[in-house]
Amino acid sequence: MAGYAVKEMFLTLQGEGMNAGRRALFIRFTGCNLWSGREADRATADCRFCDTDFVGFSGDHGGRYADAAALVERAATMWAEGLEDDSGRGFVVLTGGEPLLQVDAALTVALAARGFEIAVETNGTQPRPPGVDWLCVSPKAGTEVVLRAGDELKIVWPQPGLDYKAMESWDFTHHLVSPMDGTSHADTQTAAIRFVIGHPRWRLSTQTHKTLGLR
Ligand SMILES: C[S@@+](CC[C@H](N)C(=O)[O-])C[C@H]1O[C@@H](n2cnc3c(N)ncnc32)[C@H](O)[C@@H]1O
Ligand SMILES: Nc1nc2[nH]cc(C(=O)O)c2c(=O)[nH]1
Ligand code: SF4
Ligand SMILES: [Mg+2]
Repeated sequence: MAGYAVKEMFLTLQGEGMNAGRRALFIRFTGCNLWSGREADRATADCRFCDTDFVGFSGDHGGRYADAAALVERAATMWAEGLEDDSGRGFVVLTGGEPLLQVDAALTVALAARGFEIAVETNGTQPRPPGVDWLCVSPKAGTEVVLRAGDELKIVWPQPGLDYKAMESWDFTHHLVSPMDGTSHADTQTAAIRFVIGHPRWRLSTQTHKTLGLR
């Protein structure tokens, strides 16, 4: 279907990764290729630990945007809210769901023309569209990752069957380990810290928005 299916849009601080702490406008796209988003399907999905509702259009500013111009218009308006210094560029994070099922050159060109720096959070199973400034790939065990180069590789830990050793030869600038949220978060934090202690090329990345009470 034409246009872009968006679950929600919100202004917050990037909570994760090397850009953590930056003012960021999030666009969360509807849908993912590794899980339907229905709880009934979680146990049999290719990705079973997702912390996100990406189904439908029900969130703030969710909906079907007819074209890139309409989506970027909304993004620019939202970015301007509360801005006291407009001398810098906007920073947009495209996530989901799986954003690379929908993000295309029309959208990145339109965002760049409005001055946005473009970051993407992806599971790495889809090709990279042109015009992305910052690529974060978060591989899921048992899936075919085609995006083996980028800015940050962020593994959710622990993930049985994830071949992180092979990933160390991929072409990423930063290697991050993020404790899996869900039941027994204390245990996954401990496991992630232990992983970093044993593997110095990896760095701990926590979901700071959750502890700060941000979206
Ligand atoms: C909801 S996903 C959307 C983008 C894309 N589908 C992906 O998986 O990278 C955004 C980020 O949250 C991470 N994530 C999802 N569920 C998580 C969980 N339970 N604990 C920690 N990180 C999680 C993903 O690995 C990814 O880095
Ligand atoms: N604040 C905040 N930072 C984030 N970084 C990655 C997120 C995501 O869900 O992709 C996310 C999110 O949902 N909120
Ligand atoms: S790939 Fe990303 S959006 Fe899809 S189910 Fe997994 S964590 Fe959620
Ligand atoms: Mg999130």
